Amino acid sequence: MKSSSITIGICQLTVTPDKALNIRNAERMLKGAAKEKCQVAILPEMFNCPYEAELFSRYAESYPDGDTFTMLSQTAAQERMVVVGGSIPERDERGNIYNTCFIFDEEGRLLGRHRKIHLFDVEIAGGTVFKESNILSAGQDITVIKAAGLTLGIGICYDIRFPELSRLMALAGAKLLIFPGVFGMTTGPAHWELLMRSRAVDNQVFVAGAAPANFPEALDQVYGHSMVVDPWGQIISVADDKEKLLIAEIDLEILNKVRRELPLLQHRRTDVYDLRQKM
Ligand SMILES: NC(=O)CC(=O)C(=O)O
Repeated sequence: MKSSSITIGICQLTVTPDKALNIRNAERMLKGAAKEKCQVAILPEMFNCPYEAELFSRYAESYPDGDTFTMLSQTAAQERMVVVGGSIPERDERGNIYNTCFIFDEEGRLLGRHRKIHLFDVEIAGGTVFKESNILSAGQDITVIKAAGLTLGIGICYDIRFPELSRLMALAGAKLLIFPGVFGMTTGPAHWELLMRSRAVDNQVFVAGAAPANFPEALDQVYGHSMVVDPWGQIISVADDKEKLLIAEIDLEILNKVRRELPLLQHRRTDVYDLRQKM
């Protein structure tokens, strides 16, 4: 492997109503990623809990107590690998619940935490109806962290639809944007790939989307299709909707080449973008 590159693994796993089973399943797949020599392993959104708003409270944990945190931290330390813990319902000291990604370093220490900023409140005729804000509180912070020799930007699912967030993470130095997400069968086929590739091309960064696997008996069918996109917008690795460990190489030489040849970020006209000038 080149010195400019790292290997990442996305654990596209099945999420069931059994929390203990989900945690064991996540641990098994993280260990699989370590065997494949991944330096960073990524889990999907709500990997310990079915993606149903009314269940979030029952499955929630308060950091640092809880079986999910313990497994994430111990596995990161045992395998000496960065673990991007998808997301779980997190309860804070005031009882608010967030959709939160916890990230652990190779020693099992908490590196960072991203609380989903944009809550998924939609009503699509004949399709998805969801109101996260009935249960969840929104995060207030942008999450950019250094891990495994790389700067990572973390968003959760619906956060990918807001280009401003990805742009700010890229301007803060993120070279790989990671989005754990659960897209369903309404928006998944229409938008999942489009959004991953758009954010990659907009910002000339790698983008990794980590989704749960589908299974035929699930009440709500999910789209799956975890993928990794390079800064040119090419899909370098993609799953179907089955359980899978998806491996990809993140080579910063590719990012540097794209930015050298097509210096998009340098060509921004921030002097023109300020609407107040024209009002
Ligand atoms: N689940 C989400 O947060 C977002 C989603 O499914 C979509 O944007 O579509």
